[in-house]
Amino acid sequence: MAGLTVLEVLRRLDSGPRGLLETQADHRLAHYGENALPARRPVSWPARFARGLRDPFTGVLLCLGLVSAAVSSWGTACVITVLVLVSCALRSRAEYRADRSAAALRELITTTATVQRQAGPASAPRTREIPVDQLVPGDVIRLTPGDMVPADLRLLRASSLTVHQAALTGESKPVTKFPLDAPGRDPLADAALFEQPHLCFQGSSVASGSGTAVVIATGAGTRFAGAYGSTARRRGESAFDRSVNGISWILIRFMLLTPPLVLMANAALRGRGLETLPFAVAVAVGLTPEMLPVVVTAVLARGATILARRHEVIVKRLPALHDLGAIDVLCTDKTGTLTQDRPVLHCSLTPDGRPGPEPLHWAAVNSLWTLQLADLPAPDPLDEAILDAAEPEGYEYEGVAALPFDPVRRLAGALVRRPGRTGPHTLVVKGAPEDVLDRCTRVRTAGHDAEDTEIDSAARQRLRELVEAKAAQGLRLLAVAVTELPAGLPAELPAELPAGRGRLTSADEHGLTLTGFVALSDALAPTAPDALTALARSGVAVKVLTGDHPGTAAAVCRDLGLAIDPGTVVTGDRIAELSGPALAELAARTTVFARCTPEDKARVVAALRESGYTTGFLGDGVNDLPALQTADIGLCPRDAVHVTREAADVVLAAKDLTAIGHAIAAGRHSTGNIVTYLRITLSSNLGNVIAMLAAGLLLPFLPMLPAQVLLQNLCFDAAQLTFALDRPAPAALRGPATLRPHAFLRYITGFGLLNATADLATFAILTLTVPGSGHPAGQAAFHAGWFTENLLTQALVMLLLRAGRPAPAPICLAAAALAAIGLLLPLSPLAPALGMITLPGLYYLLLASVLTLYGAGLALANARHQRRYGDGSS
Ligand SMILES: Nc1ncnc2c1ncn2[C@@H]1O[C@H](COP(=O)(O)OP(=O)(O)OP(=O)(O)O)[C@@H](O)[C@H]1O
Repeated sequence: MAGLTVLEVLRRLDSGPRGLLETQADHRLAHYGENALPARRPVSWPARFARGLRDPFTGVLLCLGLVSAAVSSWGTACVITVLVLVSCALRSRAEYRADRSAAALRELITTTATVQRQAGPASAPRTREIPVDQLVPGDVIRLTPGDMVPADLRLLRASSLTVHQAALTGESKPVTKFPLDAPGRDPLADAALFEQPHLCFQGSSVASGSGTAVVIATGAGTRFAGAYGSTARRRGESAFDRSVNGISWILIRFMLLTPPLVLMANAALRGRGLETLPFAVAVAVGLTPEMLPVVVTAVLARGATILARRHEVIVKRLPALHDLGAIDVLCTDKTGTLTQDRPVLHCSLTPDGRPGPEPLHWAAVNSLWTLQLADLPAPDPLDEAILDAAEPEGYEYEGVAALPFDPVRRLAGALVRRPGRTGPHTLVVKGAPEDVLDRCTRVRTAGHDAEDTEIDSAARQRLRELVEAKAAQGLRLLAVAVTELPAGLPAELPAELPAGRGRLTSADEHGLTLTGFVALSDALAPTAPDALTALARSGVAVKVLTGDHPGTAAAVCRDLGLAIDPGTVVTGDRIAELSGPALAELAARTTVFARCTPEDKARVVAALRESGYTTGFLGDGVNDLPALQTADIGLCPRDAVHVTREAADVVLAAKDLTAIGHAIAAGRHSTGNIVTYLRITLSSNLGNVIAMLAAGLLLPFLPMLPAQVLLQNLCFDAAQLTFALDRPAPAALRGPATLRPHAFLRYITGFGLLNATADLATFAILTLTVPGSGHPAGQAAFHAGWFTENLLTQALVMLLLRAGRPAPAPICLAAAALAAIGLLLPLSPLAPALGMITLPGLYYLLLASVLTLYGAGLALANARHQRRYGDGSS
């Protein structure tokens, strides 16, 4: 449809400029389905199950199963298959529940689109907000800054519309879009599809300006869905992915190395051949933390649900909860997060710093007409404050064209004329004082004998000093300037023509006359000072990245209690000059960045990430989008603009900064639980593997039958599911929590060796108490003895290898169940089938002493580790 005229497009879509009838829209929704990306559609159970099979641990288990089947070790192969099926089923269930609760949370923050529809053929079109998934082809929608482009669109009207298409083209700068009636005859029609000026695509978002468009494709029919299929957009590896993948790959290497090592050692020292293979495979399986994905999903889903219920914080992507716990730098914008973004007019000042009405008068004319001329007026709090304070000034003028505010230019322009009068039009520009002053050549003196004079360098310096002085009081200052433009130049030309074709453009904003300033004050967010103090106490450095004046930013930060020296505020110009390590170094040592463009904010965040910080970004405006997407974790308040809410990983339901502290604590809590689970599982598994290897070499028979190894593994796996309900040590909540693969390795090796020592001591007492290991009965008793000891040591590890707090009831119960199985199974009627027999009483007596010593050793070593490293993570 790219080459058709607007009329042809509307006709093909059986729509019109007034929009669809409600009944038409209902039929289309039934026909085309919801406007949702394939990735957002519910996943079927078979697909979910198959996804579980793609996990690397499952892959390794399946390989080991195949090896067992190849050497006809059917028992081992069957147990491995059961293990894989159980872990996939549990994982599918955990993911299903997690997805369901994440979807329920997302429901709370549905993105909407402004659609124009008619109740009946004779009724007037009505504009209303509907969830984006209800849009259908043919719908006429309105676009405003901060909106997601909700489907593929053909523009009908536009006013200075620019869109971010980074997700589609990788281009970070916004591109201009405008309607073309007959694109086939326009030279711009040769541009690549995404560059076509008259088309907007799902996956992009409105940076500035406004527009009206007709939906040409929805859901799976959009270009975005076509290009990205069922995979969601990713911002690269998150802190969570990095740590879990790091640990997984270390383990996988171990697992792959184990069977050949066992085979070689047995062949070299015991002269055994391939008959050891099932045992070697079982040892490798024993090392696998099959339940890792299940426990991780369950822990994160539980954390996210509790966070939403207690603190109204919505985590849209589960791994984001871990990343929240790992945040060590939180960057935030100022307006709307640290301040309330409900500015009120403080004063209207003439260029000589005295109160005077003229600047407010022109500011109000500008605000009114930039809003009125937008396709969908999106009131900006600054404009609202100006209009609230002024008389209805703008109505004595008629708006001709507007250049809406955009955060890169930091200016807004409105071209107005007096109705019924001929003569030149007036261009009224308001914006950041530095940017307006750069475009001013004259200044208007106040009073009855007001006249315009050239600005010389001394006057320019005085104006700058005035701005600095007001900013230092924490006021937000806008400069207001005017100029006359000949009528007929841009006025009668359609505003949607691209730059350079005669419409009002930013190039017209020059040679201005400064009329003065309006100063606005914005109160601090009430919870911000306490929230910032709490964040600092919990080891999170806060950095402020704002588009506002350095003086205003510094004053606000001081009022909030952030320790900064006014000279250390870095501005966007400085950021733009630097790159690589120099920028990283500046970003690390600076607390406040002012006059930042959206791109500057993103570059600071990227530099911090490159220096190894786990960086969160909290923002609410369209100017925060690039930074939000660059950060490890994007946060926004619930009333942020659509696109920001859509891009954020975490949405704070209430505009209360203390919620961030709770969210970070919940992230640390979840990570703490995952860390405890991994420590206990891996050190215990490693201990068993070392002991099995040593015993395999020392004994003339296999220390445990493959089926026994796997059964013990299954019991331990089931018990570990209770770690989702754990409570980490308070120390784990005091600082950023991360999973550090190498620190882990050290930890599990130490405790694994301790575990192996207990196992080897058990071998010694078994050799003493169970004679006749040369015949099957002796071997069965040996196997039973070790099985019992293994489950008892695992129960002990679950209770003792913890950081500080006593284990909660479910973990205690699971440990008790493990101990009961370990003690009772060899005595039960099932024992012979599993190759075990009853043990002599003396063994239990000696085992009790080994376990007491092991428990004491474990508690001592754990306490020493706590003293040394303090935290509950690794
Ligand atoms: N509606 C507007 N009209 C004219 N100028 C504006 C308008 N809104 C903001 N400005 C000017 O542009 C500057 C940058 O605005 P921007 O929205 O990027 O950041 P901010 O709202 O000041 O701060 P933050 O980045 O903390 O949200 C403002 O400091 C102000 O001087």
